[in-house]
Amino acid sequence: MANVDIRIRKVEALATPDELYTQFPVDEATSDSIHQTRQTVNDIIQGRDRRLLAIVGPCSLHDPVAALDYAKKLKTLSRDIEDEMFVVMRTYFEKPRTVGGWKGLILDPKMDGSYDIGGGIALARSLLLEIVKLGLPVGCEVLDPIIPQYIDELMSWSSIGARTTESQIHRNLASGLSVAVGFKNSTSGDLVTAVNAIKSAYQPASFIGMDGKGASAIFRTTGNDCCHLILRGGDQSPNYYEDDVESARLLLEKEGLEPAIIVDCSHSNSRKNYERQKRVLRSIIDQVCWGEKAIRGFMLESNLLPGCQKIPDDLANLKYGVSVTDACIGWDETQRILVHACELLRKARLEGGSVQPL
Ligand SMILES: O=C[C@H](O)[C@H](O)COP(=O)(O)O
Ligand SMILES: C=C(OP(=O)(O)O)C(=O)O
Repeated sequence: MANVDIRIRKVEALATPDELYTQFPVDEATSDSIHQTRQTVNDIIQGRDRRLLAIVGPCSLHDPVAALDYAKKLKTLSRDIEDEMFVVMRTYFEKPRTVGGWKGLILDPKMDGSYDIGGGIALARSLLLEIVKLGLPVGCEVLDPIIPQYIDELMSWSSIGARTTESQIHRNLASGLSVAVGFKNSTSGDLVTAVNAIKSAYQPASFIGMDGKGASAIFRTTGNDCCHLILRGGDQSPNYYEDDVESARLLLEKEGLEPAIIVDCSHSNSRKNYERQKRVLRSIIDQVCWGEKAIRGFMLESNLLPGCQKIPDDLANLKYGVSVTDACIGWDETQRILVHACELLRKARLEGGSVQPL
């Protein structure tokens, strides 16, 4: 075996998905509630529920206490706006980096480069469980193809990021995920990769993975009919404007796909300036009020407090409730703009279904 694994420094044992299921089991009531919230998400994506899917939460979760604190506030708010929006908390544990940086709580829960993945995966599952037990559905980006085995059961929505939408591995994975999957347009702004991804994930696939007992296995999927497009803007410009949404809708329709679009208010749509997220949201709400039926929801990067912080060498200096990845809007702003957006939607509905453009 002299020529094997020459660049592998060490191989360590990791708990199997089944072991974590036993350690952090989902009770029947929670499981029923997840079944229900998944169905609601699917109904919105497929146009059977007219409400907007609001995927709202931190860019990444790094502090379970702050995450739960945030989740409780979001749950309360979600009840006040449920007539117009169905809220799913953004619970992102895996961060795809442009070059390098902290890769999220699952890979590096101690945020010190020690990569205690066993601890991270257990922490993510237990935190997700606490959040869903509040009755708040959660959505994650799926990056590593094995990780869904540990947490898929708890999610109500998921996304494939701009950097991985073109990857066959991720398209195959999406074809077998239990939830609706949003594919982001590429970082360059290209939509075709995401549209191809939706078509690809619709098909059944076969691939190699790891089963609940940790054994290599062949997975054969049914295909996923709840995939959709996420407009996140591109290197050159945002793509949330009316003409962009219309072009995206026409492209989906031309391909015979459900015209289901989620607009990401952050990333290149906000030109990475968190303060601009509210103008993206305002534009989306206007478009919906003017009758654009393809917009099925939006994503908002929001945290307890606004902005972001670098991970300090001494973690005792971490500020509570502030993002360690992309800058987010704070809770007060989140609450204000979501409540206002709902008021606008209600008003438009009262005035006759939808407001007509000038
Ligand atoms: O959403 C988070 C980031 O935009 C994404 O992970 C890329 O981050 P980076 O460009 O800072 O690496
Ligand atoms: C990484 C993300 O987005 P994107 O893939 O659009 O860059 C994200 O939403 O956290």
